[in-house]
Amino acid sequence: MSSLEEPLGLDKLPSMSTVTRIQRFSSGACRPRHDDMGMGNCWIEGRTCSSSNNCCEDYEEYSKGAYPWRRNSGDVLGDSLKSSQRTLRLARNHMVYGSACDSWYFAASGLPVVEATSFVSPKWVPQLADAKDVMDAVRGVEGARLPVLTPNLKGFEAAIAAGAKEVAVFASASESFSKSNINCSIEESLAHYRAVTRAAKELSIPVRGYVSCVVGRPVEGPIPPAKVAYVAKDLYDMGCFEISLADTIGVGTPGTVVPMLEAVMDVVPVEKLAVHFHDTYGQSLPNILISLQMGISTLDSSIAGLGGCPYAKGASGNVATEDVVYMLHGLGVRTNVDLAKLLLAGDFISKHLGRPSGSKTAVALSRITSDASSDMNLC
Ligand SMILES: CC(C)(COP(=O)([O-])OP(=O)([O-])OC[C@H]1O[C@@H](n2cnc3c(N)ncnc32)[C@H](O)[C@@H]1OP(=O)([O-])[O-])[C@@H](O)C(=O)NCCC(=O)NCCSC(=O)C[C@@](C)(O)CC(=O)[O-]
Repeated sequence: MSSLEEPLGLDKLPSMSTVTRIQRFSSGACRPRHDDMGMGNCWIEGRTCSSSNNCCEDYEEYSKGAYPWRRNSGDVLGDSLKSSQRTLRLARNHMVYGSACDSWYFAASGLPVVEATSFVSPKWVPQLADAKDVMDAVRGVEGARLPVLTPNLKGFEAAIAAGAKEVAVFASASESFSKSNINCSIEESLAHYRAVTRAAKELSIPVRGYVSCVVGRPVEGPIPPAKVAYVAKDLYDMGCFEISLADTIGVGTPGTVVPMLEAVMDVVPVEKLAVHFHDTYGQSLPNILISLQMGISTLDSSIAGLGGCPYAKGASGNVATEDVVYMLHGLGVRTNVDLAKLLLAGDFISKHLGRPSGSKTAVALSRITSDASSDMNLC
């Protein structure tokens, strides 16, 4: 049924062809200005460089030239995403093994989109055989869209019969992943999805498109950005309203994510793109930050960092929603998400599954809370 995969070894990591450009972000000569470090301010500030080194001028030039989307050099995200000027469309909370209860919690915390379940073959993924029951249970959830994954027309029809109002199809930029995940080639999958988008159009059902393995894959190694762009454009052209670019095994770094995004942005409007990072190598937040800088404003994440994919063995779950929200609020981006409620949701599901939260923010804040309560007990 599937191939068993291991995460990429160091020798197979994608090449860092853009590393020289990215290095400028990390140059120690660009120091944060103290009064620029609070909420809503940014610390990549070329003009306030305290060093005689000219890296900041390079950065300035680089921002305007190689990064035309950075309209304001003094703003880490650019004006378009600055606090209160625009609400970021955070976050599609991707829950591969979600439950009805999770959906209630997430919707209550202000997340605009919660992926509810998947109408896939129960022979392939027995854990998702209860998709219809989940849909019955979330019927009354208000305030969030609840899309479901559909790998083919059969899944689409079952989803609609169960009351789904939005669906998502999932293609891949890797032939081997396409084969192990959905048992067909990339071209065959696109043909299936054309049938799904046609059927969906007749019912006015919005379809989201995923592209998996946008950076690398153990079997093929690095995935060429042009291949990702090809699949993304095809999904967009067939009618997907949004394309989510997924680093399924979590090997991407800003060095490999930037050229991939550049290639896709050449063929799909940036406002139609989302990013979906798995945190296998701890690179999700830098990858999200660079994606925001490039103008992407829809982020996929997963409460408590849960999830993963049965056909990407060894890869960890998505970046934790709590950590993304914490970073965005630190950047001064308004998300409409209530972090406290999100933490409750993460705590609930982690306890329910009997595993520690994969969110660093949740762990840190729970430590502070328990330290504070033991201090009070001592008093
Ligand atoms: C695509 C298939 C169905 C092809 O599976 P197949 O075996 O090639 O399908 P088939 O058309 O030959 O049908 C085989 C049997 O499955 C049934 N069947 C066929 N389709 C369905 C359906 N939709 N729902 C329920 N049943 C279905 C069909 O009726 C038949 O039943 P039988 O006649 O033997 O009793 C299978 O490979 C499959 O279900 N794969 C899904 C695997 C999966 O869920 N993967 C994780 C999804 S998340 C993801 O991919 C990545 C993402 C989105 O998270 C982003 C990232 O990359 O990080």
